[in-house]
Amino acid sequence: MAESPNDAATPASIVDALKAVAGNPPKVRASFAKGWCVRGTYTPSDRAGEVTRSQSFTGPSRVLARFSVGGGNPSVADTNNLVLRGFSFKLGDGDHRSDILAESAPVHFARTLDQMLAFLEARIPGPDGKPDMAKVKAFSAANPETLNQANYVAARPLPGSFAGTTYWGVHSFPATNAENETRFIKFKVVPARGEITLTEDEARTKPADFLHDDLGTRIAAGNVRFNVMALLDRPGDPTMDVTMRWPDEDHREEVRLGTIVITGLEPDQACDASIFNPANLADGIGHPPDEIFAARRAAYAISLAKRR
Ligand code: HEM
Repeated sequence: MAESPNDAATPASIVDALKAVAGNPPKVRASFAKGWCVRGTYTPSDRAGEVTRSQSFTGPSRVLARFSVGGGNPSVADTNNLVLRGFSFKLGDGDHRSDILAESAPVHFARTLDQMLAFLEARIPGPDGKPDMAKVKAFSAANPETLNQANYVAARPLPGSFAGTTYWGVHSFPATNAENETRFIKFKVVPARGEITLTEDEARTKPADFLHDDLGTRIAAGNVRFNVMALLDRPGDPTMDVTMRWPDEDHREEVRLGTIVITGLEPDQACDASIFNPANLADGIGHPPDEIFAARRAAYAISLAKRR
């Protein structure tokens, strides 16, 4: 962790560290570098307005989205079960557009920006191309909450399809409905046809880029569909700590805001020309109050500038 104010983490130092951990590959995203751009539609449920007055969620719209594999290495194998899957989407129209970025774990790997920088710095490879495992171990021992995300991923089988993976927005988002009532929600994006996973034996037979072909096949068959859920808060939930789930989170009351159907693949350029920016949220969904979220707006813009 930062030892003095002079080495306090900034969005720029985090982006540099994300790149360094991956060996500084040029012209790609600092995180979730490998991915595929798609298009689709969003249809609201008739209950969305109970949770939010955001017209991004209460009205139908087209969707631009990107499925991705975690980390800054654009050549990571889809059979790597230590990295996350990502799903980012833009929905809404006109002045009511929102970007939601979600990943296949319900928690982040750091509670503060300084901790995030230290986590990444401990993993920057040395001259032999490998991180110093003693350093990683020592950091983990002193910061046990930074293992929550990796432990969650390691306890689950390998995702067998982007279309069969559950994704979380991780932060606690303040949602305001038409009655002007505000409460915290968490976004959970659930595949309508259930989870698709692979055993270790099945994974061994798959090529490194199998998720792309799988996605194309499933889109052609018309069954790539997700329910966008809002998990509802209870008094006392830890809304400032992104390394923790809410108590009993898997059994929370939840409201289906709407459904996304992915209808086609798009050229990379349609997603690469700009960013999915977590700060783009139309009135009705506010910015999460934690310090990790606050850093994200700048970090994504810095990453975009670096990959141009
Ligand atoms: C805490 C929950 C987080 C989630 C769910 C999340 C999710 C994602 C996803 C899905 C992408 C891929 C975007 C795309 O497909 O274009 C992404 C990219 C990225 N993330 Fe995050 N992220 C999180 C936290 C952070 C934090 C704290 C930082 C840095 C402070 C960060 C930095 C980045 C950067 C630099 C990119 C590449 C942006 C670009 O070049 O367009 N992320 N993130």
